[in-house]
Amino acid sequence: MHKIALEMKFARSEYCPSTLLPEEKRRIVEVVGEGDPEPALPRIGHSYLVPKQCQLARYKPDGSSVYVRHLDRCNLSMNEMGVVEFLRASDYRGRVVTAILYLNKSDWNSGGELRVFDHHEKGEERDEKGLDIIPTGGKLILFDSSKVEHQVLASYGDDPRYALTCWVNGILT
Ligand SMILES: O=C(O)CCC(=O)C(=O)O
Ligand SMILES: [Fe+2]
Repeated sequence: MHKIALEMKFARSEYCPSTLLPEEKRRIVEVVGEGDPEPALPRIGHSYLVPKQCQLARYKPDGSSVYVRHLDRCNLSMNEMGVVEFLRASDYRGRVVTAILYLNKSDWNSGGELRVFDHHEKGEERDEKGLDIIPTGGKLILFDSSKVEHQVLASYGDDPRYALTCWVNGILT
């Protein structure tokens, strides 16, 4: 298990998540950490951009809201996608780290698991089993946006499932 921390360069008062920040204010100055081996991403000693915006998602608890298996970062080339789709996906190309904070009850037990799959290189066998993570309120999940395929399973019960997601973009150093 790796321990990492992201340290902000700018003063807290300057940070307003609801506005679009100029690039220099979005810079996270340092990634510090410990562990052996060093995590592939985020890399210790490198700087990243904090997100321009977050996504608050609400999934209906009637079993109808799911998110199919996907990667958050689009790795396909223009040839593979076609020009139109390639341009449409430009926002997704810079994503480096996905951070999800669940805003559900702390004793959430109503499905809606995040299923994460082991990374596989092209041509290697895909992980079809995955690992299910219960979206308990207060839980923070961080993963490599370009490598970790994931999906959201259906949830059931009285309360909707809430997830706040931020994507950290692009290596600066
Ligand atoms: O809500 C979750 O657990 C994951 C959502 C997700 O995969 C996404 O918004 O890209
Ligand atoms: Fe995702």
